[in-house]
Amino acid sequence: MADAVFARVAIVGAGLIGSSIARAARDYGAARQVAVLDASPQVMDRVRELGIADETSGEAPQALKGADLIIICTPVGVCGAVAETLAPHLEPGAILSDVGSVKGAVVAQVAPHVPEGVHFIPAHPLAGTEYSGPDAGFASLFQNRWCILTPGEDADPRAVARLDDFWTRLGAKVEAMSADHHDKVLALTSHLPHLIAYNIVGTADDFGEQTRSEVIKFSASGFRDFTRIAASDPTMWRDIFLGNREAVLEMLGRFNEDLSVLQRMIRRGDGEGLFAFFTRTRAIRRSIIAQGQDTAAPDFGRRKSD
Ligand SMILES: NC(=O)C1=CN([C@@H]2O[C@H](COP(=O)(O)OP(=O)(O)OC[C@H]3O[C@@H](n4cnc5c(N)ncnc54)[C@H](O)[C@@H]3O)[C@@H](O)[C@H]2O)C=CC1
Ligand SMILES: O=C(O)C(=O)Cc1ccc(O)cc1
Repeated sequence: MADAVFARVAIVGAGLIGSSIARAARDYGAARQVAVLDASPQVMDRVRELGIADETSGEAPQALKGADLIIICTPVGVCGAVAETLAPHLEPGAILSDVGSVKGAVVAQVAPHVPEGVHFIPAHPLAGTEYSGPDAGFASLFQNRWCILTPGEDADPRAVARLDDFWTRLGAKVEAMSADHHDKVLALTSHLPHLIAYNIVGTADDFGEQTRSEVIKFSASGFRDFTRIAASDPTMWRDIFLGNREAVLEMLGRFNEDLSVLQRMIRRGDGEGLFAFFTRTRAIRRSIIAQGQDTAAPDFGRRKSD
């Protein structure tokens, strides 16, 4: 196997994403050592039982000693506080990164705490499931998935290239863009779909007992897919919507306008308009498949038990 990209990676927050990185870094030889730090003693116990890390003292000074890559894998709302706690233990030349689903808010929170000589390079792997915690993680999570890096304009290109190598070793396809652009794109492609799923499942839940049980009983694949997304972690998604408020509200405004157009077509019996609209959206799906970007979509994140 090729040389490891990093000597020691320290993962802070060992849930779905952190524990997947820990497993993958070892399985694919991306780091010689893996240290894990989590605020929850239960999570630390579970990490020890699972045997997915070399350093599990649960203390920052030990975990960060000799770490040349530190990745914050907590909900985005606490990234700033976490960075502040880690700061005194970060070694010069180390790369500090994260995996938050929102980038602008993370940069604003974390950047003020990054010591001189430490490279801060935010990242976001576009891979996950509706499950949380260290038991939900798996090494192949990032295979053939995008990982977006959002380095600042003055970031050291060598540090960016090393982080790119790390994610590539984990199986990801890496692309860089500005944090602002990331947040706009993800507001539409990830955050808005989650909001729609939370909303439609909430609407079904507001029906009376009889209708609600029939919704569950007869739930066809469309609604069932929404319930999977709406089962995603409440803390994580609260933080995402509050962290990407502006872009999400902008996309929601556009969405509502387009929905009103569809509503009017239905009210007016405009079959031609509906047909033209659905033909346009079908073409988008087909072009995604033609580009080979639908690698695992049919059962994205599902377990056999689902
Ligand atoms: N779940 C998903 O599908 C994806 C999540 N992300 C991002 O990854 C991050 C983590 O998400 P998950 O792994 O799904 O969450 P998770 O809930 O599975 O894990 C988060 C972990 O952080 C720990 N934690 C919380 N506060 C902490 C603190 N102050 N110090 C140390 N540890 C702390 C928790 O104990 C927990 O073990 C989030 O920022 C999320 O936006 C990114 C891509 C996909
Ligand atoms: O489970 C799903 O369908 C997801 O969309 C997972 C996911 C959640 C959050 C992210 O920032 C990236 C991926």
